Amino acid sequence: MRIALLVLEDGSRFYGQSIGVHGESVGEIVFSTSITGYQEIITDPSYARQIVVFTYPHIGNVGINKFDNESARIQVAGLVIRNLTIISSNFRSVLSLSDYLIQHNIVGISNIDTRQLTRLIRKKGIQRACITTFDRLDMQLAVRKTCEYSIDCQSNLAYEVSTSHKYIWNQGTNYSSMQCKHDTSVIFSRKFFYNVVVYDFGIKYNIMRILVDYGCLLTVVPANTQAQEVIDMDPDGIFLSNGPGNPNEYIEIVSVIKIFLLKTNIPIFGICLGHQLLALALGAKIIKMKFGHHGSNHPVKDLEINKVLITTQNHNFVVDMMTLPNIFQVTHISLFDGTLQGIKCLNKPVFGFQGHPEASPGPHDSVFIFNYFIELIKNYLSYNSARE
Ligand SMILES: NC(=O)CC[C@H](N)C(=O)O
Repeated sequence: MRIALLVLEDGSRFYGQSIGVHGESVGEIVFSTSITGYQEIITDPSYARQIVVFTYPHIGNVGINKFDNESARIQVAGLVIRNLTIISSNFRSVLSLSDYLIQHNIVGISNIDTRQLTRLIRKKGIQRACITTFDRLDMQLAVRKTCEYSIDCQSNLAYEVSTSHKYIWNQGTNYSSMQCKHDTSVIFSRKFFYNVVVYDFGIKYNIMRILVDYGCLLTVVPANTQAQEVIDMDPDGIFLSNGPGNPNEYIEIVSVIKIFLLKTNIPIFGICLGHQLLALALGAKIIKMKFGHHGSNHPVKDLEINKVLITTQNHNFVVDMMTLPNIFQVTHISLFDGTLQGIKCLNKPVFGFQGHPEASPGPHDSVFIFNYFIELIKNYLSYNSARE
C-alpha cells in the first residue's frame, strides 16, 4: 500500500492511500454529489485539470466498462474518494477503477474524510490542490506547487480537449445499448432529417448520441473553426458543446458566435459552456461561483412549464442574471441557489441550458430540452422552404 497526500491551497492536508498511478498532480479541487456514474464523470472533458472529490463514500463498485466513457480518456487531474471497493462486480466490467487510473497515468487518493473535505470546499470555495504519492511526502513542496499552479493556464483548455479535425458522428443511444448486449455487428438503419454542426469544446458523447436519436446527422468541428466555414456548410442547426475552463477567456469563440447571430437565423443550442458562450455573445456577463454545481441531484425549475426537473450539473461559472440583456428570457433557475439555469432569446431561434439534459450520469428529467432545438430547426427549415 502506497501512502498519498492531498494538500489544499490553504494548507489543509489529508493523508490517504494511493489508488492510481505513482506521481503528483495539481488542479482545481471540486466535489461531485453524484451517487452513480463515476466512469462518465472522470471521462467528461469539462473536468479537465480538475481534481474531483466524490461525496458518495463507495466508489469503484461496478468497475470500468467499455461503454460508459464520455470521451476517449480520463480527463480529471486526480481523484479523491472515501472508500475504494475491494471487488468490483458488474457483467460489463472489464477493469477495476484503480487499474483504469494507472492505465491513464492519473493519481488518486482514497481513505479521505470526504465529508470534512467537502465542508471545507463549501466554506472556503474552490481551491487549488495537489495529490502526491512521492515517498518523501514533502508537505511544503506540495503546498508550494499548489500555490504556484496558475489557474490562467486554463485559458486554452477547450482548444486542448477539442477534436483536431472535422468528422461525422451518426451513433445514437440505441447503438450503445445494443453494444451493451454484446452485439456490435448491428448497424442501425437510422433516418437523419437534420444536418447539425457541433462545436466541440470538449463534448460528451451522450450529447451527440441524443442529437442523433432526434434525427440529427452531426458534423463535429474543432473549437477554432471560423464562422464562415460553418455558414458555408449550410447547417440546419448549430450546437455549442460543454467544455472546461473559464468562458471569459474564449474571446475568439464568442466573436464567432456573434457572427452567427448577426449574419444568420440558424437555430443555436448551447449546453453548459456552450450556453455561457452564447450568453456572452449576446452581451451578458459570466461570474465564478463559490464552489460550483457538480452532481446529479440538482433541482431546477422550468419556468415555462412550471415543473421541477432533477438535473445533472457540472459548472464553476454562471451567467450573471443581473446582466442579461432584455432580448433574453430566463427559462430555468436553480432551486439550490437561485442562479440562472436556462435562457432563450426572444428575437432569434437561440437558447441555452446550464445543466446537462444528456445526463450521463444522472436523471433523464430534462432530456426533452433537445426537442426544443428540433422544433426550432423545423421552423427554420419550413420558413426557408416557404421562401424558395
Ligand atoms: N460542463 C461545462 O461545460 C462547464 C462549463 C465551464 N467550464 C464551467 O465550469 O462553468
